[in-house]
Amino acid sequence: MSFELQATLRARNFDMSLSLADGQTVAILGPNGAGKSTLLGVIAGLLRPDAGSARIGGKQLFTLDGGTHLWSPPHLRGTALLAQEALLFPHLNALDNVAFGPRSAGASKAAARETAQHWLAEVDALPLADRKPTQLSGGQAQRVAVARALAAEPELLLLDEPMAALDIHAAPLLRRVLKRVLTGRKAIIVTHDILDAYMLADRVIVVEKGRIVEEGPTREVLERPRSHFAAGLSGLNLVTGTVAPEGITTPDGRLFAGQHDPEWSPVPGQAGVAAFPPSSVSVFLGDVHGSPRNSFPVTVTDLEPHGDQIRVRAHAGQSAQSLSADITPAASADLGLVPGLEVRFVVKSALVSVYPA
Ligand SMILES: Nc1ncnc2c1ncn2[C@@H]1O[C@H](COP(=O)(O)OP(=O)(O)OP(=O)(O)O)[C@@H](O)[C@H]1O
Repeated sequence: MSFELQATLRARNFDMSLSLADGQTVAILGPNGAGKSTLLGVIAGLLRPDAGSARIGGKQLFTLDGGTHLWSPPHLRGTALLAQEALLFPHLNALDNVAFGPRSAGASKAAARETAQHWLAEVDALPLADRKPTQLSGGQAQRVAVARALAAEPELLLLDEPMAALDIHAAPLLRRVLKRVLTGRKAIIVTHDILDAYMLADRVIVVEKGRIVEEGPTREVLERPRSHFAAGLSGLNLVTGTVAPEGITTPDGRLFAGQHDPEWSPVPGQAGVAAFPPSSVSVFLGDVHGSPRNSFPVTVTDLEPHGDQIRVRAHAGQSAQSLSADITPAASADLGLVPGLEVRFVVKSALVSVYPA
């Protein structure tokens, strides 16, 4: 049973359409305020859009178009929402927290407890069954919350940054648990972490300003990003423009040379992007003679350690596009780099991938 949604919520400048095939997990990525939580709220029935409709298979979650208005309440939608905080019932132990859903759905006390034990085992939390929420660490509580969500047998699981409130030791364990339980399950996970997208999602949707700006299979979106946001997550520089025979032409008329995808027959004038890693960029103080073509002036905005390198962030041209170069600390010191300094970035065209926007 696939999931389909179209919804508009004017007060939040939100307008999205998306669908999800059976067994598919999709990661929603986007900057703060892009509408990720709004999307989950609309699906879960916590926020009412102005117009639109959503259904899971034959079951209508809401229809707000035309004359027939249907609005199914949250507990009848077949969705379960897992938030950043576990939000367990404080007076119940872990087992009874998980048994609550099946019990409310009419299961006998014994059957509900059996279901709860099954799901606690699935999230590696069976030994925690007797503990009250105050006796659980953040990571343990979140695993119990996952079990509680799954015990309600949702047709669509909604996860709003489930790892965000956990420390770096607890997050990997929860991520492994989620990988196991999300396999073959319809789920939408909001995350800021590219690792979640790679590990958990078949598809990625990038949202900005209440709209979907990019979507596709996880690797395709993250390795060949078309939006600046996805490129930033993947640590790639992105230059946008129109396709030219040897690369792309930027809006200020410069040719940016790169390698076209061999399977792609570009049409000159078509919108295209050039992506390249910061490691392919060299930094020079003055003009570079006999250089490759991808040499342009930039203004350094920021310097920060990046592994054993220095990441030099800079603005290019009037478009104020942000680009990065990774160079050694010694090179950075020799060049005397400081924010505000004008330098040249030189990019090896052999390391620039050009593909359609
Ligand atoms: N309770 C609210 N009332 C009114 N507007 C809101 C409310 N919550 C969010 N918004 C607005 O709706 C838009 C989308 O916000 P939303 O919280 O969905 O973004 P997000 O992508 O989840 O952001 P973040 O990554 O910061 O959680 C933003 O413009 C935000 O200011």
